[in-house]
Amino acid sequence: MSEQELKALRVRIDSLDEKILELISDRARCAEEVARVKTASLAEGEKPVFYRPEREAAVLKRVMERNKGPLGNEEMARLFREIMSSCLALEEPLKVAYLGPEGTFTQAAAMKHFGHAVVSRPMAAIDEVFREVAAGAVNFGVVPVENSTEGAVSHTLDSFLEHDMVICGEVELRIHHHLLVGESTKTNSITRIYSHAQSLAQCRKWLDAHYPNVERVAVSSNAEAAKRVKGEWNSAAIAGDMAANLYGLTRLAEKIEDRPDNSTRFLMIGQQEVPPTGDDKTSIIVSMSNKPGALHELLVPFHENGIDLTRIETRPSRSGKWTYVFFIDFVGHHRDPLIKAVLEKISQEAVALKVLGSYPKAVL
Ligand SMILES: C=C(O[C@@H]1C=C(C(=O)O)C=C[C@H]1O)C(=O)O
Repeated sequence: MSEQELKALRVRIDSLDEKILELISDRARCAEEVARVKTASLAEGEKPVFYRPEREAAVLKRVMERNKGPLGNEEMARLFREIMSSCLALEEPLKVAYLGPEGTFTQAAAMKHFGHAVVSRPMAAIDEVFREVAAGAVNFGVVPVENSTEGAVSHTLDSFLEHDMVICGEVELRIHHHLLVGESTKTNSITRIYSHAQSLAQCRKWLDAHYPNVERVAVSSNAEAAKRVKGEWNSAAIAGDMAANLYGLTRLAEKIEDRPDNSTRFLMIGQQEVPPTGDDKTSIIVSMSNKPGALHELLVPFHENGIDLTRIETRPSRSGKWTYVFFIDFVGHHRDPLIKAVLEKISQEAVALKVLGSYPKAVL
């Protein structure tokens, strides 16, 4: 009886799959048409813009709003994320540079945001991601900007001071770290643990409790740490799932981050401004003159207009000793009339103000 039932269900699934296949192909043909229409309506010398982050955010939100289960909203949106990624690749395969090597959380963030149908290029340092985008060698770059346990990624903030870049998206990733060993590791003779400095810091309490006397060696990335461990009998690495799988390492201990909600926020950087979606964030850099009350003056217009600040970070300005710049994120788009007025007010008081970009709030 149950054999019969199973058979019938499989016939039904096969027929549904055929329909899904047809529908996805229809959708892909629409994307090809979009490319044709966009290309046909160009003025001379103008380049077509195929990737539209504001439209993608709207598509994903619509999917989540209409989803009635049994699949969860995030799961359903993830599937549509991949369909869109493949459709866009028919128009134009996006090239994306990320902080590498392969297997980093930044690569996972890039895939979460753009889907898998992109050409992704690992870079050795954050600054190189910025330079690759500035040189036009890739369409977008992905860099980490802040971690919920360890705070700002200062290399990224400093790179914004040196390059003219537009932020066109954000994505958040839950970060789970594992203690990883290779086949030849003698697990009771570990004398060295490799990881990125940020990850060592995110697991500090766990390391103090379990490996108090073991040397902690900071390397350029978690993936690099995983790579090193492969042939060493006395070392371990702290890294995530992607690196563990890529380098075939064993998890000696799982989820060793000190805070269970440990998350990192990543930014997509490019050269394309993103129009408003109605649910956006804006990032700016402001430098104020070094006088009492400067920060207060800067914050008052936000407060008076009820604008929600989501982050404020201070960095040395690099143009004078003990002078600072403020990195500020807030809710809204720089083209909204209210935000426009606030930015005008601030620029009257500021030494310099630069809008780094307005972009849709992370959907996934
Ligand atoms: C189809 C378009 O181009 C791209 C593909 C999209 C999709 O597959 O839904 C959405 C936005 C763009 O990145 C479009 O502009 O609508």
